[in-house]
Amino acid sequence: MRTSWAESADNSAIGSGNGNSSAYPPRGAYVPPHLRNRSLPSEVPPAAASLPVNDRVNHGGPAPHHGGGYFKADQGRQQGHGSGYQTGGGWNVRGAGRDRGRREVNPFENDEAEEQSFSEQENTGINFEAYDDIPVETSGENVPPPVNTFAEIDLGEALNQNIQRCKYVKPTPVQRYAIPISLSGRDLMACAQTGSGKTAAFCFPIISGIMREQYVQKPRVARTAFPLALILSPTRELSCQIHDEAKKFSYQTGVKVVVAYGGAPITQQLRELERGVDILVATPGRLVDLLERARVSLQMIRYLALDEADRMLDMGFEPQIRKIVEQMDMPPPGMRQTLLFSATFPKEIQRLASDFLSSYVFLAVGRVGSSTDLIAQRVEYVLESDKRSHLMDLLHAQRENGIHGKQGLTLVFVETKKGADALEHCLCVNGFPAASIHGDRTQQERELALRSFKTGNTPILVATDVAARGLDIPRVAHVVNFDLPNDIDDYVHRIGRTGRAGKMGLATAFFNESNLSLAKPLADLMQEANQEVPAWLTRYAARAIYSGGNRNRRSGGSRFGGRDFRREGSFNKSTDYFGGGPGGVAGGGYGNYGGGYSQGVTSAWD
Ligand SMILES: Nc1ncnc2c1ncn2[C@@H]1O[C@H](COP(=O)(O)OP(=O)(O)OP(=O)(O)O)[C@@H](O)[C@H]1O
Repeated sequence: MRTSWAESADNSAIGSGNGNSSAYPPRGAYVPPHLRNRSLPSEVPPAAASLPVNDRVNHGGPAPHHGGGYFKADQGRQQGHGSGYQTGGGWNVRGAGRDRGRREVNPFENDEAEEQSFSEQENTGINFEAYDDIPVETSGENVPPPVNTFAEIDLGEALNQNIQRCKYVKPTPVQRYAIPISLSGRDLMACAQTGSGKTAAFCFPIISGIMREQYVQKPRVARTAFPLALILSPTRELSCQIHDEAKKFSYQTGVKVVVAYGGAPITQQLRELERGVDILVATPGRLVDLLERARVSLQMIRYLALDEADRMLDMGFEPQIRKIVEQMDMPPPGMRQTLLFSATFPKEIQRLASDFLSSYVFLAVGRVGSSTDLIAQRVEYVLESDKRSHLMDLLHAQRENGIHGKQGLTLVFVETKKGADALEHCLCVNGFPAASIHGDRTQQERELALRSFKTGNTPILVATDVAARGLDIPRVAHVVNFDLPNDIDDYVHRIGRTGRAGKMGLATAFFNESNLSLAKPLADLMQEANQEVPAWLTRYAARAIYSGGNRNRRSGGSRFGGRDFRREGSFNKSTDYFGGGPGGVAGGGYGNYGGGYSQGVTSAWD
């Protein structure tokens, strides 16, 4: 039963006196607010620490074609771009037998079982009407017009069927704009809010484009794979998730998707690559390894997509990305199509990214870099020493009332790996079944924790920023920022783990004096998202400005809508982007981005 964890929390609190003649629970045991200062009943269930262990995770330790033909003939649209390399239309369900006769596993099989198991508690309906009034901005030359329905775009029969299997009835706003732009062959830098369907927005055009290739002559080099598309993401879990999604979208299209990421045995991944690959989804570290072993060549790449592109180009990853994109055998911009996606796009990162792009379209959907209105944001003043008991009070109240009336999953963000371990332990001994995920865990432990969380076995996940970006876990109802991040964009991505795909979510942040630098951007962000800003936070925000404590820069400058940096008057004056000029990097300069990686340091995420 999915509610058992919360019940056990209650029971354990009462039961913490079991076997103890004292009327008071042992020191450190959690007591819910309504039971504090009360004698405990004599008949008590087993203590939290002796809960069955199965309630916990035990951590022992050449530019593509696209000249036309993508839109159905009756649309009569003019697509201005994409001369050259035209394949002449016509659909090609590729490569029967490419995978040496292996039967393709139906990637939709698990979905139905999963949906059924949660249907009693959750309305899984998607409310994309929530996005109807969303502001959209595009810039660049000859931007292709958006579509309103999937039917308007000729993505190919097999892909259309998969869209139906995914139960996508209509495109989300980012998909309405990004798909036609990508299908017309243009490079794209797209900013759209968390949970708004960016994965499909870059996968559909790539799969559709590869399906259109009638015949691609790949070089024959023994044991070297020649993917046509490369999708890079910053974390292993996100790469796996993109791989799972892309496999659904490409089911029975003949397009072969393979994933390669660190921490997992490379032999299995090599075997998969040898069987053939069209789309390679990878984390940068493992990809560099494969390139250096000459087991992958990027010579045939027609599509390059960077998910969480701002993270991929920050100080932690940039050297690796430059190596992959500029120093290996990948075709240069203009000879490949490059698609960059994120919910946040600081100007200095936009500037870096422009090195990888050719005549690109900038797309901003929603108040980008902002949170969605679907997330109710609360911020509470909590002293460092009170954080644990305050969190347990919240979790306890959640058991009583649910979140928006439902029992959901809770994701708790902390700043350090040690902090994650300690908090997980504390929650577990107090009867709140929790798992944790961070960079010091083995990959197996990371995957186990995530699975246990997704299935509701351990409905609380304590995480570092390794889980902040991209992860799509539909039943996350509450995100708690136990420790606030130093960077407001990290906050945006963290709270974006809830309130996805049109559903409501709740985000609670614990704020105290150590978060002063976040006061102003947090207050601004909440105001933008029509959230109630507590008076005390406004005062802290004013104090932060006065004392120069606000080192946070905002995505896109003075307003929350992501803004094409090419439109700023200071375009081409690099000092404006690196020097912390007005509206640019506020005080912190470029080195302030990305949570303190220093140049050349490999991110621990991969
Ligand atoms: N057209 C659609 N109709 C219904 N559901 C959709 C549609 N497109 C995407 N979704 C669903 O919306 C959810 C969020 O999508 P996705 O993970 O791509 O968001 P995202 O914008 O990449 O978020 P993030 O910024 O956090 O990475 C997924 O569960 C996805 O299956």
